[in-house]
Amino acid sequence: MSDSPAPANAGAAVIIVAAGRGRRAGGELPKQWRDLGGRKVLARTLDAFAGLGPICLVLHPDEIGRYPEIEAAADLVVPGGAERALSVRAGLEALADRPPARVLIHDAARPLVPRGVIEAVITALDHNLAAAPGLAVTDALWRVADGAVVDAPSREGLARAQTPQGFDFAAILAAHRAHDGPPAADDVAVARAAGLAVAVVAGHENNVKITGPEDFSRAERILGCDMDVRTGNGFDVHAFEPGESLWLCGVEIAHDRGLKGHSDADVGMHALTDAIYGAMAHGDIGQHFPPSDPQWKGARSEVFLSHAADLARVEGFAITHCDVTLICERPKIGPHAEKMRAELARIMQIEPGRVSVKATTSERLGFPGREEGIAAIATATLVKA
Ligand SMILES: Nc1ccn([C@@H]2O[C@H](COP(=O)(O)OP(=O)(O)OP(=O)(O)O)[C@@H](O)[C@H]2O)c(=O)n1
Ligand SMILES: C[C@](O)(CO)[C@H](O)COP(=O)(O)O
Repeated sequence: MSDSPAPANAGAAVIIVAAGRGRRAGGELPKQWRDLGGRKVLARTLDAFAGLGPICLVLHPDEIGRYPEIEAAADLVVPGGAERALSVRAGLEALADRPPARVLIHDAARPLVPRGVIEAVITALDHNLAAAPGLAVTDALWRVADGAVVDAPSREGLARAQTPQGFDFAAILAAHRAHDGPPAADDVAVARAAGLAVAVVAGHENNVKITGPEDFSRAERILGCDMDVRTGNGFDVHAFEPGESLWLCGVEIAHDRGLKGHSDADVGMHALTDAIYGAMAHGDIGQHFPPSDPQWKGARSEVFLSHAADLARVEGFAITHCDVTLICERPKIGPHAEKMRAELARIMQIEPGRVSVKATTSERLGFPGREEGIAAIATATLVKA
């Protein structure tokens, strides 16, 4: 075991434990896989540690490989154990071959940990072998039995424990290997059992641990404080021309006419693409793919929509909902709507449940009513949290 702290600025690996079953939170999926403000809890937790050092993600053995897009944010994925402490141990052992100087151990269930808390723990490790965030207890404490208060213990000197808990790697690995008592609630308990002093840094009220069902709405409220919600709209029209089929929302439909356009003239996908650009205030489709440029002649509109969706991701936005309305007398859209939703969702890499496609006629009025062309309007909601 080291007897002095790792040198200042030495690298810190991160272990994120996500192998629990989340029984108290309930729900169809363990809490780390559930949606929180449009992104999975675990994706948010991994984001909070991005760029700090190699990330070792500890998952339930049955869940490894189930969400590759989330695992991609980790450098190492290892199977966890039946208790939190065993999952932490699995992560530590996986790092032991090429040991980092320091390690931060964090609950996947604390997705909103502020960067300042993580940095305070790292800084404290410059002068300590172990450091962890804590919060003062501000309410009075009671001991309760049979529904009645039987004692009022002092809250003097008490703190509420949070993660990430940071350690000299060799010290916490040795402490976990030596621990043989009942499973410890956290790594501070393991460290203390091995005689390590643990410095306390300021935790944060936003660093909630999602534990019960009500914690999801609590976390959503916190997210709402600094959530950037954008709505964009798009409108497009394409005229009919002679043909045997047309493209609408990524689906080719046999029809007695086609749609005229520089690209494949997918009017629904164009309106949606413009709605996404609009939400980001990034101009419109013509600005990104000028019709004067011959390379886009006959292009599949999928290229435009995936460009807009990629741009949203790069800027940190999740596309949380979009709604496309096609305005035409014919063809009938209803029989194709489900396939259109699935296709748009695939291209934008979001869940089909977040995509709506519907249609209306214009009561035989105006150019859609005279069957001179098809119009489409779309709305997209983007959220950055
Ligand atoms: N065998 C376990 C148990 C817990 N954890 C992780 O430890 C963190 C804190 O644990 P807790 O909030 O108690 O999560 P669960 O064990 O999933 O919840 P519950 O006790 O309600 O089932 C969570 O990120 C959880 O995924 C783990 O990796 N392996
Ligand atoms: C590690 C921990 O998050 C510190 O607050 C907590 O002890 C783990 O969760 P549990 O609810 O005690 O299992």
